[in-house]
Amino acid sequence: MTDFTTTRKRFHLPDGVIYLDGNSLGPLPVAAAKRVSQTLEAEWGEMLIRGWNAAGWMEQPARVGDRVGRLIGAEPGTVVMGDTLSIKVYQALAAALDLNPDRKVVLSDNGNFPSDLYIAQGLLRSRGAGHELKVVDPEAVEAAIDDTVAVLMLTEVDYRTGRLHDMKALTAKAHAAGVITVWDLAHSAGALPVELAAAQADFAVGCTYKYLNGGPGAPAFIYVAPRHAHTARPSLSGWMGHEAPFAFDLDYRAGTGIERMRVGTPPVIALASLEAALDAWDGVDMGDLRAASIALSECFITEVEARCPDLILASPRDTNRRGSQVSFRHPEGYAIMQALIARGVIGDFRAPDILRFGFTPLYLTQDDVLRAVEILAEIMADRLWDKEEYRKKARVT
Ligand SMILES: Cc1ncc(COP(=O)(O)O)c(C=O)c1O
Ligand SMILES: Nc1ccccc1C(=O)C[C@H](N)C(=O)O
Repeated sequence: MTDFTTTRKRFHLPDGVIYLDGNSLGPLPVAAAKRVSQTLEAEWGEMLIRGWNAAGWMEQPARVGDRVGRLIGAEPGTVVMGDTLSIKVYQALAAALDLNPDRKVVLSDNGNFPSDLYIAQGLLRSRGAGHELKVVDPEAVEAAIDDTVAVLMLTEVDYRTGRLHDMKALTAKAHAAGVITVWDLAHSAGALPVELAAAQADFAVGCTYKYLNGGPGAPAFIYVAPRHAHTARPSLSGWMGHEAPFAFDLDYRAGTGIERMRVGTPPVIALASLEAALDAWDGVDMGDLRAASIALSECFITEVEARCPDLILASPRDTNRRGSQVSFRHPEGYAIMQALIARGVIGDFRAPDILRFGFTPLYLTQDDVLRAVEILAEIMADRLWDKEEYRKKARVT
């Protein structure tokens, strides 16, 4: 049984704050600060360029990738770190399209994060005439999978509502129609059990600054199923993905397996922070994590619905259809969130009317949730949000 009182001690949480936004940016793991300063001083400072070998910087993207891989049900040696998620989406989608060269349609849904859709639009434009991004309602995805589709590109958990796609069923349906799948796990990795290998997913990508607590701008990951790893063609064919980067050949030859999805120099300092953050996951059973996440989310929904009748649940009520976040709608959602933040309860707002709350058992307790609802109920009952300063839309995140 995972001991979440121990994991909580691994995080720095500012006094007086109840943090319900770990689904956007995880808090600082205490060990990360030490690890980063060690990387700066003992490694960069003392080793200088020798650090690439002596400190293992060169293997870091694969080493850290394997640790992320355990949390998303990936086979060892199938995940590599680097770049931002938007770039990893590009790489995965381009490689997936190349595996299905006779088809030109990418299917996605309007619950996807816009960056994924923008990346697809840009990529398809460069692929020339006939290529099309087809965007349907999340509920219509299954029926839209047919043999005209080259790639099904979905974010498993909807960033606004927390709605969870059935990865296994949709992947099976896609494969039956000859469609390659790309799954974005930004709101899944570290949020709930993911079984990439068992679902037979083809490609997956995700970020590490949310539930994995790697820090702002922490590097993203990419997964390629072993059956594609030696044939997938890297579209961003940088030297670190070359078979022999230090041979300095003039022609590109893809590296072995997942290594080919590396692009350029790894972000060593950011990876050090992430590596320390991943220590918090050692010994965490993903089934226990899911149970704790559901308990926190259900407690929140029950209490909010009982005490704040003006807030309308925007997330699926069925826990099996939800990730690890809960959203409520209110026309004054922005001002309400500002009032909450002013009282130390940090969640976030997504236009036009969504109040979004993330549940992260590694450092969040039921007492935190009850206290957060207490404060929210006071704000709603006394209309404490109805102030000029809370209505001014100054906050960008
Ligand atoms: C599902 C999803 N995809 C893509 C992104 C963009 O990632 P990045 O800004 O790291 O490229 C985000 C969050 O920012 C996201 O939630
Ligand atoms: N990377 C960021 C940088 C700045 C502000 C927010 C983000 C987010 O990650 C937003 C997130 N993807 C979301 O689901 O809203």
